[in-house]
Amino acid sequence: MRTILTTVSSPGFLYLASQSPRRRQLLEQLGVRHELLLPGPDEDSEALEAVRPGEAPAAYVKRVTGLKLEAAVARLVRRGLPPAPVLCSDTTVALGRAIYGKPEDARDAARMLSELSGHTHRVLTAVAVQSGRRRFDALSDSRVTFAKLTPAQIRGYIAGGEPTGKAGAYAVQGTAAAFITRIAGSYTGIMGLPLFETAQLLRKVGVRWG
Ligand SMILES: Cc1cn([C@H]2C[C@H](O)[C@@H](COP(=O)(O)OP(=O)(O)OP(=O)(O)O)O2)c(=O)[nH]c1=O
Repeated sequence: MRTILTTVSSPGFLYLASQSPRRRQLLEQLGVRHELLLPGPDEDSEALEAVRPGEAPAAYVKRVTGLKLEAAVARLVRRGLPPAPVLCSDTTVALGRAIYGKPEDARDAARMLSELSGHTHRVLTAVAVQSGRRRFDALSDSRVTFAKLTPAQIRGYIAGGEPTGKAGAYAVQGTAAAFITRIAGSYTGIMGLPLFETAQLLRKVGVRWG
């Protein structure tokens, strides 16, 4: 607790309420010091991500990010941790109004990749930060174009394990780069934490870094 106490008092500290290794990596890329604020065994964080029938992708990703943030702030209070800004994010892939979250299994990943194959889809990442009663959020909306994928390519990609834990069953930062013909928007937003928008939010709540 002493370590946290000394760090939270400095303005360059926040809680990252995410179990995504990519989000941690991206926050470290900015040089922002943080502690993880992860759900306990009593919290069903996956339940927050249920899609409402007919919900538009942008509305979905903003709503889920808000739910994640509310749960994280309650967690902070419940655990009696020293106050500091809390950052959450959610990434979803959309083709038209179809929403692609993290694949359930290899079959689900194959379905997603075959549907995304040869098309341009959106990657939407919402990010939100709360400090005391102040809350700010932002949305990153990018487009990613896949080359046409053969069933063998899809099988090979899935066998490599990359789709696990990734919205849309792919990782722009991984070997999927070999079949991404074009991106428009935010590379870091596609990966899971749009760093331009995140930096803007952190400045709004007085978090400084570097
Ligand atoms: C599209 C894409 C997603 N992703 C990842 C980022 C996220 O970790 C994941 C989207 O799932 P999310 O539900 O947004 O996040 P998460 O469950 O991994 O973590 P948490 O909810 O605790 O914050 O997909 C990539 O790593 N690369 C990509 O190219």
